[in-house]
Amino acid sequence: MKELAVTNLCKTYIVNKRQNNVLRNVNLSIHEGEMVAIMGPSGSGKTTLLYTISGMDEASAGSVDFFGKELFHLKPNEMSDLRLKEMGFVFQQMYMLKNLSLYDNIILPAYQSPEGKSKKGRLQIQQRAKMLMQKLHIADVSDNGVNEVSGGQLQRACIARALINQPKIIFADEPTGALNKQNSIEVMEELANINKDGTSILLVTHDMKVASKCERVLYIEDGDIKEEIQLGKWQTGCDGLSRERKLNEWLLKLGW
Ligand SMILES: Nc1ncnc2c1ncn2[C@@H]1O[C@H](COP(=O)(O)OP(=O)(O)OP(=O)(O)O)[C@@H](O)[C@H]1O
Repeated sequence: MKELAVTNLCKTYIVNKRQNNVLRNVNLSIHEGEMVAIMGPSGSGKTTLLYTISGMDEASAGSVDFFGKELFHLKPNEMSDLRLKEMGFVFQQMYMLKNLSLYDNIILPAYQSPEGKSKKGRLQIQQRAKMLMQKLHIADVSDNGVNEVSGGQLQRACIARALINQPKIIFADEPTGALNKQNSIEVMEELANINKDGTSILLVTHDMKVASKCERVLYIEDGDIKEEIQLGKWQTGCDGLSRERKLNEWLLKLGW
């Protein structure tokens, strides 16, 4: 089975001639179809890890085998191609274009891919966008502008946009960080559904409720993965409270 395998990943920032070793020989793997959360104290390197694994930020050392491709050996155009087609991104600061409708924001990444160059391809993209908007319950606001929808609707549009090119994996940084409790629950349910359909998900969160929906949780501290816990696949109707309790006990032991 293919996987995303990270080996001895290091990231060092140098600010004012001072070296900050933010990631120190991180090793981890995400299997195809897995949904994994990264938790850890503030400043432990969670976001840096997500950015470095996804090639958005340059690593100082180490390697990332992206489902069979050595990420850091790719040429810049191969890297941007791979990121466009095989990775989806959901961030807390939702990078949506304010002068476009939700629908146009969603189809934009696909129109930039080779599929978007032909009329037939564009039709397929439009169909996929409509299907995704229906699935994520935002079809009725598809023509609204980014400022004319709720935070939850906007975040679901971000998820639709991340999915438009049918990526292998979604990287999500605090996907529910800006949402209220109800919207947060809904967005997590959507992510769990997407994962059920086969897309791998790697997300960073401070929220135990969010992490408890994941199959596995990694704990990062001082730039290294210290521990991990297996919670098993989330299923509708499974005992959410007992998963949360298990996660809570584990985090308390780790001094979180
Ligand atoms: N672009 C940058 N330049 C210099 N230092 C940086 C940069 N980005 C992050 N850092 C430093 O790297 C360390 C890890 O930051 P990172 O954002 O990865 O942590 P985090 O675990 O995601 O934190 P939080 O939970 O607070 O979001 C911090 O000490 C931060 O100051």
